[in-house]
Amino acid sequence: MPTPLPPELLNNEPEGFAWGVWHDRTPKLITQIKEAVPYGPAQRQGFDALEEEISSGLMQPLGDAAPERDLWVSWGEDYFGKPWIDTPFLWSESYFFRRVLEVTGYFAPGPWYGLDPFEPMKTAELSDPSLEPDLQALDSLSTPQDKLLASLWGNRADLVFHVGRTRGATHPETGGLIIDQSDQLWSHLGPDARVVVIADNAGREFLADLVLIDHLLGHDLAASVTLHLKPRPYYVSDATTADFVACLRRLSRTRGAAEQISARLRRAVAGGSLTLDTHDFYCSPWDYRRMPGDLAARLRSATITILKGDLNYRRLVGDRSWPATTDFAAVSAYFPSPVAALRTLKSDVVTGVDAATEAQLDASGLEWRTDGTHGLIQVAAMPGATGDGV
Ligand SMILES: O=P(O)(O)OC[C@@]1(O)O[C@H](CO)[C@@H](O)[C@@H]1O
Repeated sequence: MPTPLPPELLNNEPEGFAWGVWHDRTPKLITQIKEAVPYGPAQRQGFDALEEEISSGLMQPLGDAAPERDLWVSWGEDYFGKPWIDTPFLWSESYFFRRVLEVTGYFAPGPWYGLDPFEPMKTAELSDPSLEPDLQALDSLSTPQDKLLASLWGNRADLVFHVGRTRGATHPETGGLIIDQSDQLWSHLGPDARVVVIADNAGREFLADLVLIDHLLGHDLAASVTLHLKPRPYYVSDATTADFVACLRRLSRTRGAAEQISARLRRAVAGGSLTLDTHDFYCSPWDYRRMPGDLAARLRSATITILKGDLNYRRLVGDRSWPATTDFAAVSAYFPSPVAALRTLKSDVVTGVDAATEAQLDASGLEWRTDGTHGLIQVAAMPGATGDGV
């Protein structure tokens, strides 16, 4: 019996997480892009118009010449002409990032074609001197569980999360792993396992993911790993193929374990045990219940799919007002393969929390669902139905 779906999370709840994203983070992000990339007047005016549309106008469709305009028009027929604040959080944020690419000229033939507007921020993270000691510490990061946890907590470091925040403003010591089903994850791994990793952020998080992937391939925990990346820039720091290349380069610049991992991963790609994949659906505004059949077919052959990060979690369970005690395995049962979510909590949605833990966290006074100090490893091992298609 499928679990009935509660309402989608909208942007218009002043107490909700999305409210702060639109009122605080988004204007700061637009300013940050304008400062980081030397765009000309047309793009700057485009950003100003987008900011005004979001704060006080009505949601507009893509421009006439935009690729996939008709698709977005059909996807957004319930939302265009409404204030952004009255639309679903997941849908509107995805559309926002699509609009950012339109403003910058990412899709238009010409000098700005294909330029990642978030590249300066991603590069700054990889060039941050504080990364060097962390990469040197890989020499002593030995246990598989250490690497799994590094990949999980790496998700705390995404760049969207840092827009409008001071680094270090949270207190990790007051957070922790509220659900740990890592035993179930490990039990799916072995010499014959075909592992899919649906990546999240570039930078620190992705470096940690690559360390984990190297471990799986090198220790008979996976026969193959397929790394699913975003087809284009998205949610500021989401990893694309260019970011994969940049991260391998960054690893290779630190002597010791880091450069060895980089070399092994290059060999794995060359030899075919590590492959890259992508799909347009990853930049669509839908949760994974609307996954198209061709993507579902690719995932169905996985022994397990590891889903990284907060956004992938929202798309897995649905960006909906689930009670925190909702059964995670039941709501994820539709997914085409067994699935493991490695996620730092950075938005309102959470499932699978027992009632006592929820009460304790609520009583702590912390913004535990959204402040990035708490994490979870959840596994749903019931392969479910096929994708229905967008
Ligand atoms: O997927 P990620 O990188 O872990 O998180 C993405 C995220 O930071 O972006 C949104 C805010 O813009 C939130 O939903 C979520 O916290």
